[in-house]
Amino acid sequence: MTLRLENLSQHYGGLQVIQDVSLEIDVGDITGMIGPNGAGKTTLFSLINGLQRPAGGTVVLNGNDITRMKSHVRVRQGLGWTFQVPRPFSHLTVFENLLVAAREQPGDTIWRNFLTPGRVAATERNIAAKAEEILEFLKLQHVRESHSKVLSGGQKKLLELGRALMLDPVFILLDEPFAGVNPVLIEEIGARISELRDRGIGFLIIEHNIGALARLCDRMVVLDRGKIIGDGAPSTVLADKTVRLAYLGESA
Ligand SMILES: Nc1ncnc2c1ncn2[C@@H]1O[C@H](COP(=O)(O)OP(=O)(O)OP(=O)(O)O)[C@@H](O)[C@H]1O
Repeated sequence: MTLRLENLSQHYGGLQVIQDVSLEIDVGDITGMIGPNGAGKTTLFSLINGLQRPAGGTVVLNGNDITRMKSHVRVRQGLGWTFQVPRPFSHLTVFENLLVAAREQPGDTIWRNFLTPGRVAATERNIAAKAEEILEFLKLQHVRESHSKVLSGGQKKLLELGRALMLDPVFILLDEPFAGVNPVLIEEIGARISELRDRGIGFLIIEHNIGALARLCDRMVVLDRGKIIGDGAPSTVLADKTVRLAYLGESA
């Protein structure tokens, strides 16, 4: 199963932020994406999850051209994502945030709810059971009834991952899962991501914490000024002169 980006481009007014990017990734892997601030990483994510339409090029997931699909339709194709700045509902508890994640999908018809209340009750029970499972998997049971606004940075990132998992994704885009997270929780989040990969869920991860990302990912891609300038095993990519020059600011 693959995600294929073909000649993608995007601009904001006159600013060309993604320039003819072509990339094929195995959606069963953990692929890391690094690049200097403003390189276009978040923009590339928005083109994959449908929050933006590209100026040119196509996005193909498992053979389906999803370039023009709305975001919620992409969710049904197995795509999940989290944001750089976590967006939980701060007035809801951790558990409620998980429940809501399963229900906030636009495009679901409400008519069926009126017609088959028994089925709705069963669905609600399934959602609650899934939320309990995810709480346990992410080791968040002890904050189950806490409002999400009191969580630490790392716990918020875990909750965001949990909210994505509620929608049964096969491939998840993570935007800076380690930003503002203490080192102990970074290891914990990394361990959860690895375990999910072993269960068959792949990831594309943007991250500035290169050390933590390199330990986690199978492959690393480097974006610089809207172009891919490095791609391969993390150790090879990080030793590459062009990458070191562009990203790490080293002289050649
Ligand atoms: N909505 C927007 N309108 C105009 N310019 C934008 C918009 N979003 C991003 N940009 C600009 O596009 C460029 C790429 O931004 P993007 O957020 O994709 O980079 P990034 O690699 O994710 O950066 P960072 O690592 O800092 O998050 C930057 O120069 C940014 O200022």
